[in-house]
Amino acid sequence: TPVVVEWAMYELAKNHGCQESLYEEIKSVCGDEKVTEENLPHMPYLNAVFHETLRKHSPVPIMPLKYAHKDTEIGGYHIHKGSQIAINIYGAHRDEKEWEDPEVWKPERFLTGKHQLQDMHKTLAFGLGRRACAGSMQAMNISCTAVARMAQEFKWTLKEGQGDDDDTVLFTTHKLQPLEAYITPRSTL
Ligand code: HEM
Repeated sequence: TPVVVEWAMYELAKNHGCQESLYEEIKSVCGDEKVTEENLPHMPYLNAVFHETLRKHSPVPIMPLKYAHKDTEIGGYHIHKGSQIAINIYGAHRDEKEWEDPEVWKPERFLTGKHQLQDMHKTLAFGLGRRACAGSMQAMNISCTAVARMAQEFKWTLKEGQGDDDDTVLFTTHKLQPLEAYITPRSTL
């Protein structure tokens, strides 16, 4: 969960247009009140920021291994009994056949009406089916509230030289270089 929050703040600090769209949504939904979980169902742009960050910076890049207990066929592929299968989430999320300009972080791609706000599986980030992430709702509530509060209080700008820094470390795609940004209280702008 902290991984997706850090990447979301990185992308918002890098993309000021998106950051302003989010800030406008926060203002129109919450006015002068602090964002709370109760506001989240009314914030489609924040939801799109969350899912687009999961797409481009999936915290779990490879699905935990699945074991075939019997011969089976999935999507035209024959899987022999005893095989272990690892799904490449990172690759699927950057597949040009599925996503226009996959390297570009663009929350608007989730605002086309094709996706339901409450759908937790707009991407493969939480897995699918019986073993899908049991904490996806909690992860979304915590991440979205944290991102919204940080965007509500401050305007974020990346520190010089941080602009093209997608490198990751460890299995859960932590940012290799921790996010460094200038934050300006919105109350002073
Ligand atoms: C953005 C944050 C998170 C991401 C991207 C994420 C992603 C995933 C993925 C990809 C799986 C494997 C799904 C599969 O094998 O098909 C998984 C499993 C799981 N996750 Fe998460 N997760 C997140 C946060 C959380 C949180 C906050 C909790 C607990 C509060 C949680 C609890 C679990 C559990 C219990 C499983 C195992 C489910 C099972 O095997 O039945 N996750 N998660």
